[in-house]
Amino acid sequence: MTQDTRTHTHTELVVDVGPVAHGGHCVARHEGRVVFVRHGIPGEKVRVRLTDDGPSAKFWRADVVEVLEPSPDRVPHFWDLADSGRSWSHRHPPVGGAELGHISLARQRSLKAEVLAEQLKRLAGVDLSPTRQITVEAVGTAAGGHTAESAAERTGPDTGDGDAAVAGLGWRTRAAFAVTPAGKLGMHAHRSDAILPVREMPLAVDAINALRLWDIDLQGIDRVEVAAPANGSRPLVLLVPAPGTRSKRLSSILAQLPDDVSVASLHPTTGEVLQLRGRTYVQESAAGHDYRVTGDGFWQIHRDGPDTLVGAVTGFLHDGGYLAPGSVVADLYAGAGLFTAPLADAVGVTGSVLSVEGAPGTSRDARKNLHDAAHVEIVQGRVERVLRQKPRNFDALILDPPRAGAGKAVVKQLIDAGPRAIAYVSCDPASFARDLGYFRQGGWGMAALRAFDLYPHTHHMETVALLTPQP
Ligand SMILES: C[S@@+](CC[C@H](N)C(=O)[O-])C[C@H]1O[C@@H](n2cnc3c(N)ncnc32)[C@H](O)[C@@H]1O
Repeated sequence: MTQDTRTHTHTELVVDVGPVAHGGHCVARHEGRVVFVRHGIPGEKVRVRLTDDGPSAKFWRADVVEVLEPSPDRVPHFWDLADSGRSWSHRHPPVGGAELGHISLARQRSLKAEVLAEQLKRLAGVDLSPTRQITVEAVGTAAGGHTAESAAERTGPDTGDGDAAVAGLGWRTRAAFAVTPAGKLGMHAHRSDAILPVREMPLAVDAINALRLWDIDLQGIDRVEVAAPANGSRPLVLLVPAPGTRSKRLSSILAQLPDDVSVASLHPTTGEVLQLRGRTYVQESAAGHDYRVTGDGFWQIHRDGPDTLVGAVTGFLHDGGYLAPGSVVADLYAGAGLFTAPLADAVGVTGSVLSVEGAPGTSRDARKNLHDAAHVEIVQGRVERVLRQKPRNFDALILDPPRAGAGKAVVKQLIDAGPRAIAYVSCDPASFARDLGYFRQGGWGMAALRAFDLYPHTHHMETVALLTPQP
């Protein structure tokens, strides 16, 4: 019999907030036990509410409900629903997705840099501190969909960056919502089944907020996903109906949505994207290329993410002499082909690009997006299988796995494939550091690293590393 150690006594304690840890919380201690505290800043004294405090649990979790000694980097949270103090005063946890909104953007980035450095040291045995400091670079010069004025109002005058244009709002071109039992647009409270009604998504581009999905009766729908391309092209609303929802209900929702928006439904079990109105895909652009991305297919969320990452990856490979006309390269975990298209340009018709994507719908998109490039081979399948079937003498590989990383077996396969260099794109510093450790065991090392704040106000970040065999 297993013992459920997760209980919520909601006891309150006063703690000193210690160092930041991976996952969006800081470490505090109470009577020798570790407490992972969300919504604090290292150095603060805070009152917390225990949210996960089983008596035999190795550690507890807690949310800040009152700040007794604030950090100079604390700012008013821009979003009531995600603000821990205000949420708990209404007796519920905050929604996830803006868990660092109480910290100046500059300090958010320095905390992310600390997390990255710590993960590299602990999991990969790489200590960069003696030679250089890791910086997490700010991305984008505009506040995204929000006007500078509205961004300034939301964050107050001092964001730590001194400029409303980098207030870190309005960058999400993708947003996913739950639906409340009353049929209203909602979001899950953090680590809770409770769904709270939402009337704005400040991190999303204006095109998403302009849909005013909160005014719509969404009864019969389990989830709503919205994609609004940064290039201003037609957004797509993807409805995920609850089992048994009738088509009449979907028609009624369709009638409430603006005419110039595509609407589709996602079959909850088959994952099939069914057209309700307009297209079943959105038209994205990056680095001088256009891409179609179907339904819930993967695309970098930050409006400036695609260009930023293409620039970093091709910059590393080009500057190192691994990417030139005639090069043989592969784009692994390729999605709709974000990196495949610029790689195809760089290697030219005398070179070749192998592009591997696992999800069938997204791979079909990649095939359409690259249909006129004869030197590109699009393969749908798992990276581990395709690498076995298509051995080549690669000059370079791009690796952009999902959050879980590539893993030991794939890293071994990549090393065995014998490329001269690998550009590793990662959205998780822990799985990246773990994989880097495997590369180091195989005689490889990290030649260069950049980190980007592609998820402002959340604890997430994106890294791009250049890996090469060590002499
Ligand atoms: C982080 S996304 C990157 C996509 C693309 N590089 C981009 O930036 O738009 C990871 C992609 O890997 C795909 N994927 C996940 N596991 C895979 C596997 N074992 N083999 C191939 N593709 C996989 C996912 O479907 C997803 O499209």
